[in-house]
Amino acid sequence: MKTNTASPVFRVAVRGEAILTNPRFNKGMGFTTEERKAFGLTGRLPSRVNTLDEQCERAYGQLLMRDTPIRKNSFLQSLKEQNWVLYYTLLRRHLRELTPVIYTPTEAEAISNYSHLFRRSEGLYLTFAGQDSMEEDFLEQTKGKDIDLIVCSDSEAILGIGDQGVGISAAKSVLYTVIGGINPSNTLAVVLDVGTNNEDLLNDPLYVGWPQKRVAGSAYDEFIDKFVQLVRKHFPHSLLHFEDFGVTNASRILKRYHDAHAVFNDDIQGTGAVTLSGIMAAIGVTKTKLADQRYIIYGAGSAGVGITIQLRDAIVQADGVSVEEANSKFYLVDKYGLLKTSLGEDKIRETQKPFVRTESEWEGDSQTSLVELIEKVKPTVLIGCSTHAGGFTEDVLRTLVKHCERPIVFPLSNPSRLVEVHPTDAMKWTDGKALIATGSPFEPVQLPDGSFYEIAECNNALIYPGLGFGALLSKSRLVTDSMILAGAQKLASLSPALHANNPSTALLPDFADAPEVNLEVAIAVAVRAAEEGSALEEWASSVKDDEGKVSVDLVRKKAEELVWKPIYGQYVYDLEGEK
Ligand SMILES: NC(=O)C1=CN([C@@H]2O[C@H](COP(=O)(O)OP(=O)(O)OC[C@H]3O[C@@H](n4cnc5c(N)ncnc54)[C@H](O)[C@@H]3O)[C@@H](O)[C@H]2O)C=CC1
Ligand SMILES: CC(=O)C(=O)O
Ligand SMILES: [Mg+2]
Repeated sequence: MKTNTASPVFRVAVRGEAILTNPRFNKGMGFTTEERKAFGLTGRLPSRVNTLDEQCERAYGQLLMRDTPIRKNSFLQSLKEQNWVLYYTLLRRHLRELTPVIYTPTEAEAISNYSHLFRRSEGLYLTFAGQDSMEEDFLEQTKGKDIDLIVCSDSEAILGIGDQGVGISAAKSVLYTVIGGINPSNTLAVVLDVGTNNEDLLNDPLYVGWPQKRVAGSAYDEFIDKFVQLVRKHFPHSLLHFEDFGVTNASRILKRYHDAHAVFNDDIQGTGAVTLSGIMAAIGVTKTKLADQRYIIYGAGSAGVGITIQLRDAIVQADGVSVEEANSKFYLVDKYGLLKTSLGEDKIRETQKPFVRTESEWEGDSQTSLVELIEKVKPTVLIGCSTHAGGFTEDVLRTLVKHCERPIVFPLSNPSRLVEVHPTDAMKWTDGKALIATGSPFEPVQLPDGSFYEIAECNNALIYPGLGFGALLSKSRLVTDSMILAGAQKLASLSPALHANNPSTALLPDFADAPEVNLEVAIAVAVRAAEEGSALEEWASSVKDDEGKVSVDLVRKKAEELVWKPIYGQYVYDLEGEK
């Protein structure tokens, strides 16, 4: 990664039409008179020179002319294709307002209409049918680039909307830049197109992906492995981020490469980390311990099991209980109901096994409903990642609050329309007692006393950019569980609810503060990496003080130097420069 100084000079080898159509270098009306001369642009632009502020004002005005979120999303997509500095500056200045436009919930709509909204390709598309030329295609796209971060998806389980064939990697990659401070030139979004089982897409003549049924089994594994090995061969120090893979593949792939390369599965590990932070904040409010809770996880897929494992490990670490005892605090519910031994092997996934309840505990019970389960277990925490919109009914919430003074309720399914319970209803049905966080953004909820309760957005995007930046900063060869835990603990420590003297404050920081928060997360991750030996040795030595201890100040300094900021700088035309 290249660092930025306050007013950098860039040597650029692209000129004329080519620089105007290259979003990395294009400044549009921001090119100075001298630059216009040097780069052959004088006649290609109207005469005025605009500042970045003026360009932002114009772009924001144009954005506001779009009257629906999806039109705004399309506008921003175009802007990204034109001018990165302007695009990222605009996002940064209106982060709270625009995150829901470029991410959940609007991005779900954009992805489900990907083929119809498609205007221009971005990133790398690797298709199962074209795998013979995979290395060639990969090198063609990455030639001369210094790739630090690769975000890939096979699009089987996009947000809560299922198999979409193609999509998501680019949106997740953008957040690494706008929130995590990773230089977009050093990132690569990859679509791993192995087909789709979505009949609507297969029957759509405009579908842009490979119009075949999804490849599965060993052919699928070999395709993924071919890709991962290419990444390892050509970018051995990169971070490889997996997003929205199907539930049976996600954990298998993570396990396969976890100890070989810096890999990260966002739905499993990112969601686990942000949810742990949210729960730590909530128990800070209720003044209890992680080990004191009884947890119902509704929807035991990638996110549900990822959350469970992260919470379980934190209980073991923080409260000193055994793994078995910590496991026993979790009740996982999936589409067949509570996970218990009588369900039979075929209905229980490998990852769910440690949390399956024994038959003796449930003797005589046929499959219990969620309400019956709550009656019996008296949980203090109810987490939803089921994609079952409205799964937390009035009955569910009223039963929950009967047995718990301040129930912790996290309906995390995305996009907004799939939320297990709308926060307004959750508050109404718990008489204003619930501590709530959701997966997509929601407006504050008015409480019976007239005050407003801020709904925290418990979305992995609040933490993965910082986790990734911390791993890259420390040049770690692996992303370890303890690095992730350090990031989650840092995020929890920044919870507004723990600092404000106001019980109605959100459990997690606002997305408007996500860049600052993620910088702190990144520092915590890099410090842990240096302490535990995951960081590159040379880098770890460079952040140690005279006594050989890792210095947070030195790590902070390095982090601040590395953060990419959307600024134009001055361009000098140079044939040997960047292109
Ligand atoms: N807030 C956040 O940061 C995140 C939220 N999510 C959301 O969580 C949801 C699930 O995502 P993944 O875990 O990746 O998908 P997944 O497909 O791996 O898991 C979903 C699980 O829910 C189960 N399920 C389906 N219907 C159910 C029902 N009626 N009752 C109980 N369980 C049911 C499925 O069998 C599956 O095991 C999605 O809506 C996704 O957007 C996922 C990742 C991060
Ligand atoms: C947030 C996210 O990763 C998901 O909903 O899949
Ligand atoms: Mg996801």
